[in-house]
Amino acid sequence: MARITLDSLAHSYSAAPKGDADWALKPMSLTWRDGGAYALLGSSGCGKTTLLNIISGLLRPSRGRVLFGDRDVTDLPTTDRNIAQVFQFPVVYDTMTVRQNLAFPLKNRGLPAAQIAARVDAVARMIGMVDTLDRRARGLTADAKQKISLGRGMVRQDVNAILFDEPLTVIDPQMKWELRTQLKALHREFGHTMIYVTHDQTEALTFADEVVVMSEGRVLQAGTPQSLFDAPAHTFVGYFIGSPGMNLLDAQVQGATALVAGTAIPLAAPYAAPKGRVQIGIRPDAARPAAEGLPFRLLRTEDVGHHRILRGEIAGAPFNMVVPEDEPIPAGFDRVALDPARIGVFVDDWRIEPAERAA
Ligand SMILES: Nc1ncnc2c1ncn2[C@@H]1O[C@H](COP(=O)(O)OP(=O)(O)OP(=O)(O)O)[C@@H](O)[C@H]1O
Repeated sequence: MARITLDSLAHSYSAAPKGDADWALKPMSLTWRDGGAYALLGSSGCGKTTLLNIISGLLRPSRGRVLFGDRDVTDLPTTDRNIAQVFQFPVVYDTMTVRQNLAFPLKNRGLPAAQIAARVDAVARMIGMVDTLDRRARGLTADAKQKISLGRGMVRQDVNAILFDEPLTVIDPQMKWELRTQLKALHREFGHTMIYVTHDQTEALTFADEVVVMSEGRVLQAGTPQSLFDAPAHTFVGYFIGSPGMNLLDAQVQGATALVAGTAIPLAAPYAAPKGRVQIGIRPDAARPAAEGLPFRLLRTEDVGHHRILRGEIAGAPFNMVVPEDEPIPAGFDRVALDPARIGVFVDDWRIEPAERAA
């Protein structure tokens, strides 16, 4: 296993990149600790696969370096990087049994038979395939085959890292939850450095200790699921993480007050007069129907079990609230109060700190 460092990495598929748009990856530097579980999260086309291919060695970055531990591997081919990969679709040998499939990477490394048997048993247990070990892969469901791929990815203990590229795409929705939980357990038990690419926030947030949120080739924020939720660094992160995402309202901020469509909202701390497009951001669970506050127009209520989502508008912008099911909602309410402690201030989409903290 290894610590992975991405040092001033950037990539363009064009031989002579001109503008920003020609860079599939804009300059980024990240360090991933040995044994950590990381997710690369972002919508289609944001550069996740490009980054994964640079780490695995399928692609040489236009700029920057990749280090495994202290070793510069930027020019090493995939085969010399000692990594395991699990792809979107199962890669299994149909004519082999499940046991033979799982044992394959270990046999290739010439491990003693007893060691292989013990390791295959441990992995089969973790992926819940002990009873099917002697069945041929042919004829198994896509779910089962992908479980074999996951198992194969994890069977070797000596890899520098395991890379997962949207590994649950073919998995039945019910089984997804089970496999996600298993992957987390596998990480805890085996302690590999794992990098998991997905566009699904639930997968990223449940799997990873740290999530790297990407948009348009840029890393917007890397942090724990909690920090992305509590203090998104960018409006995209606020909106992308959470369901529904963070509410964003255009505002003027003066000291410890935000003015939204003519209504003054108290903030928890003063801000130094920000310049640019100023927005306040607040999570749907930090706003409540109230007698005083911002004028709100309710459009519809969705009952989703243990809470309700009130969908509406403030000053023409969409605004959602999440209210626990046991909390009464006043009939005909038309105002919303915001928890000052949970309001973030964003300038040109980036979060800014209050003046006293920034000083
Ligand atoms: N071989 C290539 N040649 C030219 N452009 C490419 C190539 N591969 C990807 N791109 C471009 O690079 C950008 C990032 O693509 P990438 O596949 O890394 O994104 P992604 O986040 O993995 O998306 P998806 O989830 O759809 O795979 C996109 O604009 C894409 O069109």
